[in-house]
Amino acid sequence: MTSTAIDVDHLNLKYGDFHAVRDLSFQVRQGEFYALLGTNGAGKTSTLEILEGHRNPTSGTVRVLGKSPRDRASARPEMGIMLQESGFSPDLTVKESIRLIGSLTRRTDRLERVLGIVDLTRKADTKVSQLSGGEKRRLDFATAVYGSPRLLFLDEPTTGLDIQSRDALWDAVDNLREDGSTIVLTTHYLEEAQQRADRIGLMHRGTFHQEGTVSELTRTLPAVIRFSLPVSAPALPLRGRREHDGKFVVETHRLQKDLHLLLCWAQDNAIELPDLEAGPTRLDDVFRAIDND
Ligand SMILES: Nc1ncnc2c1ncn2[C@@H]1O[C@H](COP(=O)(O)OP(=O)(O)OP(=O)(O)O)[C@@H](O)[C@H]1O
Repeated sequence: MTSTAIDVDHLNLKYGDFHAVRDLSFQVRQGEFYALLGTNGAGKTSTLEILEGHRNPTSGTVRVLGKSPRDRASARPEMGIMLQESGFSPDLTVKESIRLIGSLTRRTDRLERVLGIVDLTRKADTKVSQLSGGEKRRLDFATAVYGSPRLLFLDEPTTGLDIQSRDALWDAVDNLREDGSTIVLTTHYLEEAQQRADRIGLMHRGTFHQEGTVSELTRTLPAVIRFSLPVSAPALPLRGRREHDGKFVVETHRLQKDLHLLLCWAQDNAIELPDLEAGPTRLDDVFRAIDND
């Protein structure tokens, strides 16, 4: 068995004259949680569509679990795919739709188990047309987890889901990971990727702007300390700037040291910092640093 789940080598995709994916190469290891992130129009969905076997590349090679994704008969049963929008027929019930997933993917599972994972047991006999937006999204997730596939593609999986549904979705993903499944996620909710991804491929204009672990991506940017200060406060021991909401912001590459300095200063001057926040650089800041010219 290969230890590489996905191997993308010099991938290019053109829509007519428009070069949507440019010379993209990357690998995803088996069992890895890989997040393909990027700016709008960066080429994430186009890349996913090629990996899922829905689209042919213009050039380059793609292997998924050691196979060509275009070889649908052998590749499809091992891939769980949650698209941005599914094509469930509005006239089918939830139960009928989930059964259909079984025949389309040629995986087997128990209906009750899948209904339980996506919390649609009470809606089993409801027609798809009568589901709410979040319930439809949970039914989409059923297509990905049905039969516990070795590889899961999740395209914006939590859009429109309430917090309980999001937690339940990530619990189900965690269970699959514990069993060794590989996860490929695209999302614009960067904190979800920051919390979970082993590695991130950050796309911009058809190619990687950066690739690496969260700490590799955020390493060059400063951490941030935020707090409010009473106007009467004595001079700060740190260089900072006041923001429009009145908060002070300190950017630092020495988070622990500067935080210690600030807390000692507050203690010595009997100053309360009730809304103090301190944390490492967030992926949001990495995105903001992308040159959009
Ligand atoms: N069928 C198509 N024909 C022509 N151009 C297309 C087609 N599909 C996508 N594109 C263009 O290719 C580029 C990449 O699109 P893609 O959907 O892959 O981006 P994305 O990274 O998923 O973006 P988003 O975050 O906005 O969903 C975009 O500029 C888009 O306009």
